[in-house]
Amino acid sequence: MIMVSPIISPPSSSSSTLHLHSFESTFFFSTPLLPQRNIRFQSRCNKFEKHRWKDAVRCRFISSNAPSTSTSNSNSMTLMKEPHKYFDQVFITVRAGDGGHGAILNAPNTQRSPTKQDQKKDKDKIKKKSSLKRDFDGSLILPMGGHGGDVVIYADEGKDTLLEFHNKGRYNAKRGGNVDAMGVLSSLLRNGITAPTLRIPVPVGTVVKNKRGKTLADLAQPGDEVLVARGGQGGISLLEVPQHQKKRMMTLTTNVMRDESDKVLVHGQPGEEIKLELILRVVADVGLVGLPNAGKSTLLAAITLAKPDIADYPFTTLMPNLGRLGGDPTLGAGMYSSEATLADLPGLIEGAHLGKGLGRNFLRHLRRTRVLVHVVDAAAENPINDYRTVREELRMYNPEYLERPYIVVLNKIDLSEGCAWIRSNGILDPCTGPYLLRKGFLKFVFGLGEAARAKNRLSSLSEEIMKIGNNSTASEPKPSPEVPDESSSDEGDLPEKALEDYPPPLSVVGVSVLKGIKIKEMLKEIRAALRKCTGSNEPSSVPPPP
Ligand SMILES: Nc1nc2c(ncn2[C@@H]2O[C@H](COP(=O)(O)OP(=O)(O)OP(=O)(O)O)[C@@H](O)[C@H]2O)c(=O)[nH]1
Repeated sequence: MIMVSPIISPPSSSSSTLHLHSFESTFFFSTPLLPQRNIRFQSRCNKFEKHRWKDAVRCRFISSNAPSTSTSNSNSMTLMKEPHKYFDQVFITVRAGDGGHGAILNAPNTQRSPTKQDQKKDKDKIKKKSSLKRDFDGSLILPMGGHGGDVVIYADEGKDTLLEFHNKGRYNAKRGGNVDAMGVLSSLLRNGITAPTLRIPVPVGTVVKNKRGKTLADLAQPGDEVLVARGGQGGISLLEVPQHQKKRMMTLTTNVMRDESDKVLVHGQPGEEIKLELILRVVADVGLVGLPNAGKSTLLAAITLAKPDIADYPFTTLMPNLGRLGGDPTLGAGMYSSEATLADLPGLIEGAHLGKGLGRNFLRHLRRTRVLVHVVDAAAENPINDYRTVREELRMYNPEYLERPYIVVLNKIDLSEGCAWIRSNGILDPCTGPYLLRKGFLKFVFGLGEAARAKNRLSSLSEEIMKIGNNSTASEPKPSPEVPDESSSDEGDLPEKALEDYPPPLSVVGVSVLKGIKIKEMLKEIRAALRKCTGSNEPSSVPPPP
């Protein structure tokens, strides 16, 4: 714990973003000096008054990991709201380098001089002149300014998010080198140095758009790249010769300066500047969708090595987590071909297609998936309603999502099957169980009844879910998802088909991903769905975007 006595700068200060968390005591701020750590800045003053900003206040810093002493205060107020940083969408400006400048050069004097000494000098000069670079037709080639650096954006597997672009939104390539001339044309003159290309790495799956929303590139594969801004051309060099020599020199080169206005040709061209929108769409074979808290992250952690945040509150997941599904051992040597990538998307809520709960940002990540796994909390009050809500959101955002093969996972059956009741009552505990059994025999019997009822509930849930779908459309699952133009859904092109008109799920499985109940069955269904959507036994990689 560090004791400091800083002068608190007012909230308008540009150097720091400051949140007043509580009226009474806690302030949050982030400062460029300590960018990696959230520092909770706790003042001892009990009341916050505007004029006090000018005063020195004794404060203490505590690490953000340390338990807060005053977080319970509900009377909190945010003085300056930090803008939400979308990890998957950002605007940047890139500028290619300007071209380097050429030079205005004096031609070597080739006129005969009267003295012998001067004649010798002239010979040397002519020799030098003859070593000047010449074109195939014998005309002189004069040095040029260096080309400005281009800007290229490329897909790099090492990058996960676009967050870093929020810290740096402008990228400038270097300018080309000038012709390093002291004024006299000589064979030593070289072109200006060409500036290196500025290469900006972005995560695989990034879509690059220009300011008007036109897609410039979809960097779906590692190493894909796009030239977004061209560097400026270098300026040319001009020969400045006395009037009487002009005619003769013009036979040697076209770059003879005619008048003052020619000087602009010496300047390098400016590099292109462009404002770009970068949008990340995760590249995954399977997308996990569902309401918040349905257990999507737990599912991902159960079947892959991914370690997503799991907590008992909605919106634990704020950015898609990716996990790699191992190969199916039953395929023998071909098991690796059945590997797939799973994306756990943040929970969707009603109105997600309109952007509620950042829904549109999350929904866009489904574009590249081939199979959807719809996770439903079977222990919820109305799982069918929850299921319909998410399906409806998918339909409103992009009806094509509903055409994709999908399976429904009814999660938390450990709760819905009444096990929770039995466990929570200690019946299975070897010490307390017998006592409780004797004491609460009736209660136990009631619990078994509950379990049986819940089991029935599961099968009736499955039936109901299967009914929400038109089997005639399900016979031919689409082999690969088309990636429609984002604008089609953005324009609110609402479909007329109802949920019932879209295919039903390929299967409905009841599982408890937390307790590991029926995980194998679920994996089998996911793999079967992957196979089905490619029409082969070996699920291929993600289809290339159009
Ligand atoms: N009893 C039980 N609890 C579960 C099961 N699966 C998940 N949970 C719990 O449900 C809560 C939410 O789980 P998450 O995996 O974070 O849910 P999520 O759908 O990813 O939630 P968001 O991140 O908000 O979208 C956690 O407390 C889990 O422990 C299950 O099978 N049984």
